[in-house]
Amino acid sequence: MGKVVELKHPLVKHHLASLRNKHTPPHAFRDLVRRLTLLLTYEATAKLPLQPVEVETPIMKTECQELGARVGLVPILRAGLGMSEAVQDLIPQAEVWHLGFYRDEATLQPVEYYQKFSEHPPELALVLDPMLATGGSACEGIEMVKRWGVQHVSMLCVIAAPEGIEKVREAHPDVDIFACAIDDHLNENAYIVPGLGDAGDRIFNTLKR
Ligand SMILES: O=P(O)(O)OC[C@H]1O[C@H](OP(=O)(O)OP(=O)(O)O)[C@H](O)[C@@H]1O
Ligand SMILES: O=c1cc[nH]c(=O)[nH]1
Ligand SMILES: [Mg+2]
Repeated sequence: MGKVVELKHPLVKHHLASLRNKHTPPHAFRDLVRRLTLLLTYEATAKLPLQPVEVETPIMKTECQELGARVGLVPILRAGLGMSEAVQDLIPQAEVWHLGFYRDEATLQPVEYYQKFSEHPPELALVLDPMLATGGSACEGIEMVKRWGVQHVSMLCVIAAPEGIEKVREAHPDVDIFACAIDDHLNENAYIVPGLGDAGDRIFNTLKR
């Protein structure tokens, strides 16, 4: 069974407080998503496989270690884009493969509108989406990543609802889920409570006025 990890680090809690604040403007919101993603990535990549590599320092040759698997990042558009550059900062060689979904407001079902996968799937994929609400988008995204041929999938989100976690665990029991916070519940519009509102709109400054 995959694990569910909620980050407990004080810096995560500190940045989440500003992220949730409705007065935080988009440029600050983006910075906060970025900082939280760095902390999330540190945790989610703790078990990445390594392979030996010989390196010549100015003093002598020495045995070091480097990542031993191809890592793919799969941001779920749009909001997942707010996370992918931060992960790339820590794993510069990671491949980035995009998946476009929006959640239909009436049915709450994910609607796919973009997919960019190659013929050669990476061994390991990190699916990125700041919000795991009903879990519909995550389940569909993970399903597509697995069908593509990826063996190991982890889901990274900033805020997860218990309902979404349960849905992902039922459909994909092998997948590890990492979240900066697991919130209380979903409201009648399937928004996370207390949450932060619509992550995509806050990242891209497209809130309805
Ligand atoms: O768990 P679910 O109930 O499927 O909801 C979560 C999805 O909803 C949001 O995307 P949205 O549809 O708002 O698209 P956007 O990223 O373009 O704003 C969010 O970024 C997730 O992809
Ligand atoms: O709370 C939520 C739920 C879905 N999508 C969001 O961006 N926020
Ligand atoms: Mg949105």
